[in-house]
Amino acid sequence: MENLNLVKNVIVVLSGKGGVGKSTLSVQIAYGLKALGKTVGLLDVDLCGPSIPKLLNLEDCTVHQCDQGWVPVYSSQDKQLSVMSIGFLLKHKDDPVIWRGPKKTAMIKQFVTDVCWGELDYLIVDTPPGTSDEHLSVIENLRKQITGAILITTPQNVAVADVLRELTFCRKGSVPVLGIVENMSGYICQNCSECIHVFSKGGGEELAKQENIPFLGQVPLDPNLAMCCENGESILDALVHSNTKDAVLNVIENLLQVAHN
Ligand SMILES: Nc1ncnc2c1ncn2[C@@H]1O[C@H](COP(=O)(O)OP(=O)(O)OP(=O)(O)O)[C@@H](O)[C@H]1O
Ligand code: SF4
Repeated sequence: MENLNLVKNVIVVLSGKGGVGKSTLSVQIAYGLKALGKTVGLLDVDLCGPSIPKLLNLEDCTVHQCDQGWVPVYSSQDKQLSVMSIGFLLKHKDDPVIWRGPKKTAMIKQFVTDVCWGELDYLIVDTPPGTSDEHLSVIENLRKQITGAILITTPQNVAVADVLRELTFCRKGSVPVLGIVENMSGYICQNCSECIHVFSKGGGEELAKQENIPFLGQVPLDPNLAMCCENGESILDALVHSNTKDAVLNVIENLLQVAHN
């Protein structure tokens, strides 16, 4: 665990359902924390669907070994954002990873113990959807280091019900819940920038109130955010004036209020 000695906060990003924007927000939060002067690590434990390398435009990178373990990939020369994903270990980036539980568990243990993160203010852990072997391994191996979890949901009731399951998982595993983020909360019209609520609104906020946990904010469904991810960019750098950019910043600022060691 020596490789984690200098990591001040570990934040696990969870969602009950797939495709709700967990990886998108993990990346944008990591970029945002970096922009605020923090040193950040991003660990992708979605072993069967690693999307982090693509979202950071680091698809062609590979990790190297040093005496202490693996040297993560850095997103820029200043080394303020370091990244680890199984995507960096695959011979061909489109190779499928078809592993059973024990192999996944061993890989995650290696990710936790063998990556030389160095000094980090925040280590963000992006997980697959649901509560599976990967989540249990993260909790088992990082129990002492985890600051807490953030739960990503969309406003629809089904997604919110899935978050309830994640909440129970956190409580059973004694992982503090730092808050809920409601993603895809309304659609930003590309003609007039008006926010249109296609689905029901405020489910995540309502749930946070009901469960007495912090609500970290809403992020709208915005093609500009999807475009930033396609290009591996931070929305904070890519756009000058945008409600979505302000919404992402608001989530990060709220997160900083609740997660700081
Ligand atoms: N707020 C948003 N605005 C526009 N597009 C978004 C937004 N959030 C996510 N997306 C898009 O939705 C898709 C799914 O997002 P993402 O891969 O981050 O979800 P996920 O929850 O990590 O998925 P998985 O369960 O597969 O890991 C991506 O194409 C992403 O660009
Ligand atoms: S919100 Fe206004 S500008 Fe945008 S599509 Fe609808 S009518 Fe057109």
